[in-house]
Order: sequence, then C-alpha cells, then structure tokens
Amino acid sequence: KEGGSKKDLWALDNFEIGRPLGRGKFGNVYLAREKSSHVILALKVMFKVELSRAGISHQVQREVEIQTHLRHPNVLRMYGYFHCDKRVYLLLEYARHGELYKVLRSQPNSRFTEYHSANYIAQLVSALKYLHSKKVIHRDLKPENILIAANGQLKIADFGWSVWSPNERRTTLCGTLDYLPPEMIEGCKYDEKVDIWSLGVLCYEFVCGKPSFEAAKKSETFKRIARVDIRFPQFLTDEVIDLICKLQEILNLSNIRSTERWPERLNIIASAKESTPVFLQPWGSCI
Ligand SMILES: Cc1nn(C)cc1-c1nc2c(-c3cnn(Cc4ccccc4)c3)c(Cl)cnc2[nH]1
Repeated sequence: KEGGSKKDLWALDNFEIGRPLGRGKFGNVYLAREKSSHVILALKVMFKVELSRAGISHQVQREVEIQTHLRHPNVLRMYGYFHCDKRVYLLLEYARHGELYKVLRSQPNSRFTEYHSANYIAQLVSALKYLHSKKVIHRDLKPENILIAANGQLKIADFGWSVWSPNERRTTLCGTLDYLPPEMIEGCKYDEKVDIWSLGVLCYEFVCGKPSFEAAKKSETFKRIARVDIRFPQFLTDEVIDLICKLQEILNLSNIRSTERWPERLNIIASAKESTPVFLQPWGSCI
C-alpha cells in the first residue's frame, strides 16, 4: 500500500488464507487472496522468535529491503510486508507451477534436454544481469530457490541470503554447499561472480540430473569444489560442456570427456598453452 499513514498498513485481516504451498525452517508459505482486489499471492509467514534464535532477523530485513525494490520478469516480486507481535508476513508473487526442483526431479533421469535447459539458463542470465546491475548478489542460487510462473517463466526467489556487492560472508553457511564457489566455502572476499559459478552448477544439474560436485559427504563436496573436480558424461554436447566450463572459469580444457560414462578423472587436465598439460591446482588459499 502506498502512503505512510497507519491506515495504509497491511494486516492479516486483509487476506483470505488458502492451502499451504511450502514449509520452511522458519515458517510456511500459504496461498492467499487479498480481499478487496482479489489478487492471488503467496504469503510467507515467519516466527520472530525462530528468526531471533537463529540470529537471522537481519537477513529477513535485508531480504525485504532488497526484494521489494526489484522489478524483473525472472525475479519473484515482493509486494510488501507486515508484522505483528509474534510473526513477520511477506507478500510475494504467486508462481503457479511451483518449485523448479520438483519439475526437474519429475523429468526422465531427473534432467532437462539441452534445448529446454538453454531456455531456462537464458532466463536466469537475464535475471542475474539485472540483479548485478543493481549490485545485488543472490548467493543462494539453486533449484529449490527458483519457481515457475503460469507462463513457464522462471522466477528467482528467496533473497534471504542476498547481499549488496562486493561482500564477505559474516553468517555461517548452512544447507547444501553444492552450488557455492571455492571463494565462498573458503570464507574469502567475493563479488557477484559467485552467482555465475552457481549458474554453472545449475546448468550442469539441468543437463546431467545432479549438481557438478555432488558427493556422499559434505567434506567430499568441499574438496571437489575446492579442486574444481568436475566430470562430464559422454552424452553431453561440446557446446554445453564449453558453456559450463566458462561459467565455472575452467579454461582451455582438452579431452576432458572420457570414452566411458562418468569418467573417474580425479582432476581435469587443463590444456594450457605449454606442450605438457597442466593439472588444475587445488584451490589456493585466498589470503
Ligand atoms: C508449491 C507450489 N505448488 N504449486 C502448484 C505452486 C506452488 C508455489 N509455491 C510457491 C512459493 C513457495 C512455496 N514454498 N516455497 C519455499 C519456502 C517455503 C517456506 C519458507 C520459505 C520458502 C516457496 C512462493 Cl514463495 C510463491 N509461489 C509459489 N507457488
């Protein structure tokens, strides 16, 4: 609501609440309808005490500050927010087809065709170009944070981890490391390029059915990311391998695809200019 007087503030009574759309660690998301306009939206409800206990109240404030000012077809709108003594309510655009990861997992072999993937990656590139032009780094780009709207458009959501660029992480990482670049998992200074790395992991997952550095244990994922230990299956085209390598800054590779499926190469041989191949060095410390 525009204007600043008390009467212009949203309240729960302005909405009819529908079915739950999703359940998260700090609250749930419900389908809702604004009573006077009948606009359909997603209402994210979080408990203040939970946010405070987890020390992330500042993250929610930053999420609101950032997302309410963003306007792009591939970025989920946040129309506004309100709160009461116990809860914070975020008024979000409703994405009719839900979460991308569920659509991805429902595909044969949990992967999209390269054609389908190209369309999605192009939309994410458009969104990231916009976000980075506003000096916003998302920092948590993964299939779980991407929604699909009625017209098939992707919508980047959940800006709870977003920050203004450049930045240094001050909050402990939690959840999957799969999509994070070496500089973030090693606690170094970083800039918006972290989102480009995550886009490379997403692109890999779209066409392969699992993220680039997936491993049974987090410690193994950490090592694979730090060493940029990526392996490409035989069924990928050279074009998509080239795109993923460029997104993950893997330069001058040659013969990285084995004749067997899922080659067990422990490292990628960079075909540097020198006559003998140079192994990618394990990620050096950032100091
Ligand atoms: C699920 C689902 N199925 N279908 C058919 C549509 C949807 C849908 N979900 C959304 C959602 C939505 C729901 N959950 N989540 C993840 C979540 C849950 C709890 C806390 C934080 C984040 C997002 C939104 Cl925001 C916005 N629009 C949504 N649309």
